[in-house]
Amino acid sequence: MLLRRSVGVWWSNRCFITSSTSFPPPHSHSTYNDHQTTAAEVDGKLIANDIKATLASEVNHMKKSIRKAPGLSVILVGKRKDSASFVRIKKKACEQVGITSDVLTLPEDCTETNVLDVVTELNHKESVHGILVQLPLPRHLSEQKIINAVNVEKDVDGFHPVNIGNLAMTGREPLFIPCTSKGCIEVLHRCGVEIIGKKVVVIGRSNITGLPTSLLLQRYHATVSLVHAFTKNPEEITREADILVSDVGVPNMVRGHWLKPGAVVIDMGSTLVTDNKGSCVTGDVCYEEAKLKASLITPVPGGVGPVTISMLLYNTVEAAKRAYQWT
Ligand SMILES: Nc1nc(=O)c2c([nH]1)NC[C@@H]1CN(c3ccc(C(=O)N[C@@H](CCC(=O)O)C(=O)O)cc3)C=[N+]21
Repeated sequence: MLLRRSVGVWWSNRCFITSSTSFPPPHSHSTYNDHQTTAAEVDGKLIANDIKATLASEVNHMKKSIRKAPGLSVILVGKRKDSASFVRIKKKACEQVGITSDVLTLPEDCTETNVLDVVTELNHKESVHGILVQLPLPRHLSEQKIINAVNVEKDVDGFHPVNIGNLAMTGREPLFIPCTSKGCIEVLHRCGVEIIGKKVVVIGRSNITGLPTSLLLQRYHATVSLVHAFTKNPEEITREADILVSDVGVPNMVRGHWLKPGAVVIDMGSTLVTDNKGSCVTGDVCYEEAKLKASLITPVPGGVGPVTISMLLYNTVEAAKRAYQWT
């Protein structure tokens, strides 16, 4: 049990939450949250390990019963350091659960036809159940054309317009839900956070995170507001949020005074910051300030990121199960 102190809020004291702070917080500050404590921290690695263990046993079972393994192919174009690092993480995670993975690397200056040819080849390959085109792509390539070319049944990122469209529409089921959005819901569920009827503010409206996350939260009956670069006084809106989700890629943008006391904060930002001491991944939320205001918070690294990766593995296993009609 990693929860050392129960703070008696409306998320339950499940073991995916840790809290290392003393009570009251050591640095006296006027921005105490309404429980006069600091926020509990979500242990995303623990959640991810739990999901990976379940998937590993499922994959093992699949191999034994039909002698097939799920397969994921990642297309990486160019040499972006952050993309290369994310792809390495994905490959390692596949190995951990027994998913066969390969990374197809194309040079920065390749043509759109080069990428489309690789996608077409993978669309037809029986052993590949999931295709992931690492984003962002170099500017000369049309992300739209390339994503459209991915077979909807292999679109484990859930970025194909048919999958996003079905996610947006009531009564329809997408084949895949984008991994970060699914990771956000998974964290909320596992920490016992109620979503129905809650005011949720999502900061950022990217096709890969903010937009699908806002759609998915609506499916769970949250009242969702989207805040973006043109929103006037965003902090006035975010201060109303029971649950705040951020994915903009601007380190420390969300300050303590942007939060309602006791809010749940899901930081989906992931920016690689390099200084003379090396590189580190940083979220969108000013953690030191937010932890004095929130009741529950996901850190970066170690929060939603690892859960996102495990959702990619989940989608890949689902794709293989569907392809082989194996349950
Ligand atoms: N086609 C495509 N699909 C994606 O899913 C996709 C993408 N493109 N482009 C970029 C974003 C970003 N993203 C992350 C996934 C995991 C972590 C993650 O595991 N982060 C670790 C730390 C990583 C580290 O230490 O380098 C953590 O937060 O603990 C971060 C970011 C997926 N994305």
